[in-house]
Amino acid sequence: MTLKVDDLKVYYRTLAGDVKALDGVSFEIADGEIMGLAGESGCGKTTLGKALIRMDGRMRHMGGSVHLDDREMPIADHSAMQDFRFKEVSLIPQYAMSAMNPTRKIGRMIKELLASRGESYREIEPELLRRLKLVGLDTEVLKRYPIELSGGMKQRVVLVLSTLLDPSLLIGDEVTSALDVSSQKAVSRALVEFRDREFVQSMVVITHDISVLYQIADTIMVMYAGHLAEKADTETIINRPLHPYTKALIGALPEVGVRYDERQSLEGIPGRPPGLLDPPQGCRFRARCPLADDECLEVPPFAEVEPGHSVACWKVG
Ligand SMILES: Nc1ncnc2c1ncn2[C@@H]1O[C@H](COP(=O)(O)OP(=O)(O)OP(=O)(O)O)[C@@H](O)[C@H]1O
Repeated sequence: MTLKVDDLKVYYRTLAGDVKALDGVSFEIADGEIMGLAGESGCGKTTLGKALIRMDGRMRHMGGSVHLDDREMPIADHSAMQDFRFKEVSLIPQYAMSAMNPTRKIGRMIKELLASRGESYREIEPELLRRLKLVGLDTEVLKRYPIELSGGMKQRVVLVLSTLLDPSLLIGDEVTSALDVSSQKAVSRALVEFRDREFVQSMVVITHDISVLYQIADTIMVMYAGHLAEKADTETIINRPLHPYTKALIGALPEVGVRYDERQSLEGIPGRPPGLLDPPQGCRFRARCPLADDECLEVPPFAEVEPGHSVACWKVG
C-alpha cells in the first residue's frame, strides 16, 4: 500500500471566514511505514487525519487529491468514502477510549459495530480473541463494561477493534496521550506489532509527544500552521533536523537524564503560531524564525534535499 497526498487543501467554514487548516500538503507514505505526525497544537494534524477518512460538517475539500495505491479516495464524498472506511483506512480518533458507550459491555459493542459494517461477528471472533491475547488482554474483557478497564486496556481494545478488518492504513490520533508510562509502552508496542504482523500495512501516528515517535516511528513529518515543514526518517529528524522549526521543536525536548535548572533551562520556542483564518503570506514560520528575510515572503516548496528527506525552507539546501 502506498498513500499519496497531493496539494491537499481542507478548510473549515466559519462565520468569520475560512480557517485554512490544511493548505496545500503533499507527501507519500510507503508500504509498511509508520509515520509520526508532529507539530504544535492547532497546526492541522487532526484535520489531516480526519480528511483521510471522515470530514466533519464544517470541513471543505478545497483542492488536491489522495490516492491509495492507484485508487483516488473520494474524500469529499461522505457516502462513497464508506467503501474505504474501516476496511481500507481506519481511524482511532482522539479521546476514543473515553468515547466508549458506558452502557455496553465491550463484546456487545464490538458485535454492534461489526453488524453496522455488514460483517459477521462469528467469522471474525476467532481472530478477535487471538488479537486480544496478543495485546496482553484476557478475553474476559469482552464481558466487562468500559468503566471496568484501565485507560491502557481500553486503548488496546480500541486498537484491536479498529484493525479487525486488516485496513491498509491506520491513523491513530494521540493514542498514547493521557496514559501512564507503562500503558504508553504497551500501546506503542502493540502498534508496532500490528504493523509487523501485517494486520495493518502502514500507519500515521499523530502526537505532540515526539519521544513516543522516537520509539515507534520509521519517519516523522512535522507540520506548522497548516503547511508541512519537514519529513525524514526518525533518526534524521531527531539528530539532524534542517528546518528551523523542527530544530526549535527538537531543541525544546527535555534530554533523558539531564536535570534542568535556572542556569540550563529548556529553550522553548518564542512567539506563537499564526492564526489560520488569515495566515501570513509566504513561509508561515517567518515571524518566529531566526533566519527569515524577504525571500521568505514567498511560500517555500516542500523539496527533497536528500533521498527521503524533504524540507520547506528557503534557507536549507
Ligand atoms: N470545527 C472547526 N471549526 C473551525 N476551525 C477548526 C475546527 N476544528 C479545527 N479548527 C482549526 O483548524 C486548525 C487545525 O486544527 P487541528 O485540530 O487539525 O490541529 P491539531 O494540530 O490536531 O491540534 P491539537 O494537537 O490541539 O489536536 C486550528 O486552527 C483549529 O482552530
